[in-house]
Amino acid sequence: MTEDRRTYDVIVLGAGPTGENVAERTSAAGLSTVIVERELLGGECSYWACEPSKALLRPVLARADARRVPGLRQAVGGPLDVPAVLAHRDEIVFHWKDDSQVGWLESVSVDLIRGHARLDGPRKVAVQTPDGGTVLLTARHAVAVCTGTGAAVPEIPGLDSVRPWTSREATSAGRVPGRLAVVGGGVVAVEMATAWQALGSQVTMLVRGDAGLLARMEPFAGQLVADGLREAGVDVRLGASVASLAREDGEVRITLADGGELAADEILFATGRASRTADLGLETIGLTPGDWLTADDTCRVTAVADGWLYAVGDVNHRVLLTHQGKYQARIAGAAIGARAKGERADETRWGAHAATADVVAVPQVVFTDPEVAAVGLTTREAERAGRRVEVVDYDIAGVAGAHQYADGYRGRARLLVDMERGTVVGVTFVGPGVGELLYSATVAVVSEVPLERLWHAVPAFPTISEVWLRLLETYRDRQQPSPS
Ligand SMILES: Cc1cc2nc3c(=O)[nH]c(=O)nc-3n(C[C@H](O)[C@H](O)[C@H](O)COP(=O)(O)OP(=O)(O)OC[C@H]3O[C@@H](n4cnc5c(N)ncnc54)[C@H](O)[C@@H]3O)c2cc1C
Ligand SMILES: NC(=O)c1ccc[n+]([C@@H]2O[C@H](COP(=O)([O-])OP(=O)(O)OC[C@H]3O[C@@H](n4cnc5c(N)ncnc54)[C@H](O)[C@@H]3O)[C@@H](O)[C@H]2O)c1
Repeated sequence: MTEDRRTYDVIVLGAGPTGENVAERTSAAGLSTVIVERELLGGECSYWACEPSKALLRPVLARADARRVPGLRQAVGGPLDVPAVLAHRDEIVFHWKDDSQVGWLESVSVDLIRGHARLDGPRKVAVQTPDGGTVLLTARHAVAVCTGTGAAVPEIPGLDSVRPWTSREATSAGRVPGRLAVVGGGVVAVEMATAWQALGSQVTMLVRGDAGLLARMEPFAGQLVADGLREAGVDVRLGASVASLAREDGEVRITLADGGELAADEILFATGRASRTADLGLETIGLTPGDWLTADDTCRVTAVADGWLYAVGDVNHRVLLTHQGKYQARIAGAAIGARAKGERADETRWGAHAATADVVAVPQVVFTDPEVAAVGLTTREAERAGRRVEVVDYDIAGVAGAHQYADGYRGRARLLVDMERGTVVGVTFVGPGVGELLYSATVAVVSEVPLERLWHAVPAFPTISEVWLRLLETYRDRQQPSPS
């Protein structure tokens, strides 16, 4: 078979949400761009992560909300229509086909090569195509690695014999296991426990250590989510570590470190992510296969000379979220475009080519019942960073909009105010329907609006967003105690 050699201005490795956006931006900057993808255009997010997981969760959360509305509760008392939920999930992921993405890529003038890409020395990439051929690519300006992550599963005796679920099976399964054990207490674990319990599994969560659920967020978030999961029937076991596994008589037998035992039909490992760099030819440019690719604020890989290598999205380990990967992609694409023209990139804080929000204002919604929505610093992070902050808490149930939203609404909000600057540096909301409040908090943190000005941002009555007003009042009253 003959070798195919091609030269482009920019080569993008991986067509997940991040790679697609880098390619679209460099193409828009007038640079010839090719993207290499070994599976499906759209990446993990579209087919085995964000999209299918939210398709499974939407009916669960809508039903939970409806059950809290007097007059509607009785109408939604029954079980979910599981075949309809799974069929809708399949539609959302386009039945694991990427035809529509192929058309989009053509419309933004980006070439596509299907196959496994490996770096082959500076600015060079070798693609092994499905027909056994090789395409050798050379980049005039930049190579952007956007290869994302795969599930990280710990080595446990007997693991292979049980054929564990990872996030891929948890989001694509076509039948509901009778009993599902979920290992981990992070975002994937709580979301998938919420979904599968409502779809009919008896879920048991096995969470190691004593940090509880969602350990990177404000502690009350994990506590309220644990309460919600338990009320839904999930057996949440904290301080439970898996010691060994075996599949016997069709079921998974789990032995815990404390000697306890349990059985399940499937076991899901939701124990974090590993970078997809093990088979990427990193050794040909002096880097170590399997490592995360550390990048600066323009997403340029700091360890590589001459500035031709970029790492964008999950693979740089800055923030493992789709919207943040796409944000980085817009910035990296613009930086590549500017540098290709011989211009200096604007790397100043909040500059056009600096992913400043990655370290100041990362928004995240956890789609559980209750939802969690957070941006900026947590109290613990502020303490660790030596920031002087005032912590303002409010019970969302006290807001008129919450009464309208749900009978017996339960939720909590926390505002972190920077005492030196009088600005908001962190917000966490927990409660039904709070996900849609998060953009307001993100704007407040990113724009560094002084609290005095926030008083003029009037929340509409009667919405849950009136919690902003209550938080400001609580803060004000604490600063100006009423005369005794
Ligand atoms: C269950 C689950 C739910 C999630 N839900 C959310 C959510 O609700 N919101 C959110 O913001 N984030 C969510 N995330 C995180 C989100 O999925 C990731 O942050 C996002 O997919 C990262 O995008 P990416 O483009 O960097 O990588 P990926 O989406 O992983 O895409 C990388 C692409 O590169 C390709 N590739 C890899 N190696 C090669 C190679 N050598 N050659 C060619 N191609 C290659 C892969 O096939 C893949 O298509 C979730 C994650 C999981 C696991
Ligand atoms: N709605 C969303 O925004 C959303 C949804 C799902 C995933 N994600 C992203 O995907 C990424 C991956 O999520 P995740 O939940 O897999 O990772 P995570 O890092 O959030 O949580 C991993 C969990 O597994 C536990 N764990 C790790 N190693 C373990 C071991 N050896 N034994 C037992 N427990 C172990 C950790 O203590 C933690 O509880 C996250 O960074 C998250 O931001 C986002």
